[in-house]
Amino acid sequence: MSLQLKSLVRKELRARLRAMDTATRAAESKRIVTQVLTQCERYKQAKHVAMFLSMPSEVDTAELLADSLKAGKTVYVPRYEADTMDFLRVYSLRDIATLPRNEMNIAQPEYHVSQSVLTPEATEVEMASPAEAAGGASVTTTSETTAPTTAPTTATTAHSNTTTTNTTPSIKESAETVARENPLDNGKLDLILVPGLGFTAAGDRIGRGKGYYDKYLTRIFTTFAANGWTAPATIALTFPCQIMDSIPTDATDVRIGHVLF
Ligand SMILES: Nc1nc2c(c(=O)[nH]1)N(C=O)[C@@H](CNc1ccc(C(=O)N[C@@H](CCC(=O)O)C(=O)O)cc1)CN2
Ligand SMILES: Nc1ncnc2c1ncn2[C@@H]1O[C@H](COP(=O)(O)OP(=O)(O)OP(=O)(O)O)[C@@H](O)[C@H]1O
Repeated sequence: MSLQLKSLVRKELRARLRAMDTATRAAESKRIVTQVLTQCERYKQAKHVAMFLSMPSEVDTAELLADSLKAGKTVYVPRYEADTMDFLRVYSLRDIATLPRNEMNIAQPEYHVSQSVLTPEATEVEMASPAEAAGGASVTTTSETTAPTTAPTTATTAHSNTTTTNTTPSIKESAETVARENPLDNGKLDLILVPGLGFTAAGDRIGRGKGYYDKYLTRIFTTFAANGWTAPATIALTFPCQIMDSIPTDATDVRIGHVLF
């Protein structure tokens, strides 16, 4: 029942997104991102932020990626495959710009990364826009991030690379690689910026129908609670046309803390 209703709602929301012209999308994106940068205390105070590499139909996160890295925040971006999603640390705009793309042209980090990505030179040179890496519009950026002070030398837990079954990451653990940090292992996550197809102002959310975010948020909250770590805040970034009066939800849908539009 709810399944059919959800697919109708997704169809309507996709149509609304398609109806937005490029200029409006860019202007709205800019307005929403400026709100985050200037008015959102949770963002400003966050030291460890998970965010998505935006697709063209989403609020463009390029400037947020650049701002966070420049400010020295730890930034994680999603990697999904089969039925699971993880967030893995990215170390610089260059790192982001050189991420491999999956079959849907979405840039995604591997669980392991070449040591060279963490060297000071690799994090300081002038870099391509993260929006280009994500397939979205380009934004001009200047300087970036710092290398992690304590990069792990091995994959430390089961979260790091054993949760999926179908794809073998092409970069594997070796003397030349390190595991990208994973907040499920280190408990360092203050804020998750969440994409979606539609939201209510109260935080109900509908996504693209794979349950990736619902499952990930559930995993995060469960794991953080079990370890006594403080749960991250969740903020959705969305265009006004994606806001609905109500959204069909079920027991596994996770409500988002704040919806910014
Ligand atoms: N920017 C961004 N990154 C993100 C998400 C997102 O919503 N936004 N995701 C949020 O979840 C994950 C990817 N979500 C996906 C959700 C659905 C399908 C999907 O429907 N795949 C179809 C093929 C559809 C097509 O070709 O158009 C399939 O597998 O059958 C793929 C990815 C992780 N990364
Ligand atoms: N926490 C969970 N544990 C197990 N299965 C889940 C969980 N959350 C969602 N699912 C399953 O995933 C599928 C898709 O869920 P739903 O339609 O809510 O996705 P969505 O919110 O649109 O997608 P997404 O979160 O990827 O953006 C459903 O079959 C749902 O039962």
